[in-house]
Amino acid sequence: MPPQIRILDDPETLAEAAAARCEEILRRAVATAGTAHLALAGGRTPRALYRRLARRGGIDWRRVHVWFGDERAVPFDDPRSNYRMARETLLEHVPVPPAQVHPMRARPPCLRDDAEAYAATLCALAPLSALGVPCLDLVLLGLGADGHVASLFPGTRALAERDDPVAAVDEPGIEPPRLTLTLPVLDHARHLLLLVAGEEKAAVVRRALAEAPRGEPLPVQRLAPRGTLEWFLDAAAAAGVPREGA
Ligand SMILES: O=C(O)[C@H](O)[C@@H](O)[C@H](O)[C@H](O)COP(=O)(O)O
Repeated sequence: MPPQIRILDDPETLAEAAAARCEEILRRAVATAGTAHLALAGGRTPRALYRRLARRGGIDWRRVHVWFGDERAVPFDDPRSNYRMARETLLEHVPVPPAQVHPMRARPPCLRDDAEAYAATLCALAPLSALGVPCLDLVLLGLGADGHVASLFPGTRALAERDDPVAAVDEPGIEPPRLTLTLPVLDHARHLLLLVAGEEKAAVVRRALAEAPRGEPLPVQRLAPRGTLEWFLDAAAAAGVPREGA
């Protein structure tokens, strides 16, 4: 299924449109299966979305399991923690049962043990494909200037991982080390929402959406979703995207 691309005027209207779409997906998942499995992105872009999600009244958060796409190996009260950002902008404001919030504990030098532990929880609680891959209802992703999604950075073992659902990211140059969901889990999500805002992302968006990929595929170009992939871009990030009818 080709990616759907929505271009919104600015980060605030992007956040509002993405929040409406998240609510629609989560409501449908809860109505269908009685529960919904959501993985949050880290970084800056999702903040405005999470604040809006916290204010939307149509999600039965008691039925939602909240996972993380990735996490830095820092304490949960560290300003760099994705869990801290999500807690402050969303989780403190919605009635998700604490047992259904699954922070990623990433504690060097035991990163691989932490990856295995997170994978075990994910596989125990989330629906699985016939081959045992966790199938989340909605995975939110940002996009790095190098084309990374979650913490699947170019040239890393985590990006190449095709079996384990969670991988450690501790290659030289990646500081702090991280844990990340791997491509199989991202590809098995029912819905992937990619949130990209700002002129500093225009170049990577243009390359990522180019008809004829050149050179080594970017991590974001390695996504092969079985479900839907929806890009939510603001006008600045979409500056190089050919407009239909343009
Ligand atoms: O832990 C992280 O940093 C994120 O998971 C990462 O993948 C992020 O989504 C991108 O780097 C974009 O970050 P911004 O939204 O801050 O541009």
